[in-house]
Amino acid sequence: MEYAIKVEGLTKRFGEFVAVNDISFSIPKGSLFALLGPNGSGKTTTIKIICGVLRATKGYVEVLGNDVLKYPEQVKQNIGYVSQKFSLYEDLTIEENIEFYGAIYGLSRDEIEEKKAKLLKFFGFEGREKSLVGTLSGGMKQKLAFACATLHNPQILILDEPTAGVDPISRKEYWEMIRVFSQSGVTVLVTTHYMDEAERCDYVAFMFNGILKEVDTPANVKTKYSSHSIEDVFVKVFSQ
Ligand SMILES: Nc1ncnc2c1ncn2[C@@H]1O[C@H](COP(=O)(O)OP(=O)(O)OP(=O)(O)O)[C@@H](O)[C@H]1O
Repeated sequence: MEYAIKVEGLTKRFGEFVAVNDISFSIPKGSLFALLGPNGSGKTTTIKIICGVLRATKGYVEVLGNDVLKYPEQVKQNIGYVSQKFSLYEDLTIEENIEFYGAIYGLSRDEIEEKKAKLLKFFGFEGREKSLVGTLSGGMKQKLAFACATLHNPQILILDEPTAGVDPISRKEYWEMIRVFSQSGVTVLVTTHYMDEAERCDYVAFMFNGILKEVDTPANVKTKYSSHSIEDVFVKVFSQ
């Protein structure tokens, strides 16, 4: 099996505190992988190290065959990362935000125009191009952040709690978009506290206090914990 992301013996300490404690897992190319766990379990820290924006204390991370420590720029070019604090410019319009991020990713004027037209259509922003981002709903902002993170055609998408605080309809639409990217061969790593979302993924990983407790397909973890839902597995894993 080919892997998009390999994490081996990853540890991250902040002073004496161990946020990520010797974790290992691999994400097959083209799969949809959910990283689950209570607040503070180390998910965002792990993601930041994979994206090359935070340095590990110990361990090895490989993204599409590149060691993150040695080749951070190649890694960043291949990842679309929507962090919990993805910065959209509230006093710019939807299309100005897309143009801004297109320029940041080094796209030419023509490439930006072509990509912008596609993204506005795909993410349902047609007719709203000139709306100021500050006037958008939370769900629309999340979609725009998603759109901006795909401008450079990354092979990997990393979405950190993309649907937190978003209404059920926008959440459903957001997941339909994730599906489209996933089905086109993009590898997706997502964190979420919504267990129905985890249920849709190819793999689920459970993290607690910096330790990786389980990684498997939803079907296999449900069998292992004699559960009918990932929500039930979650409760069992974290009450052990
Ligand atoms: N820069 C930092 N300095 C010190 N401690 C940190 C730092 N960043 C994260 N931590 C701590 O590391 C732990 C893991 O945090 P992290 O953000 O990775 O958790 P998480 O699983 O993503 O949580 P959430 O679901 O709330 O986003 C937390 O206890 C957090 O306070």
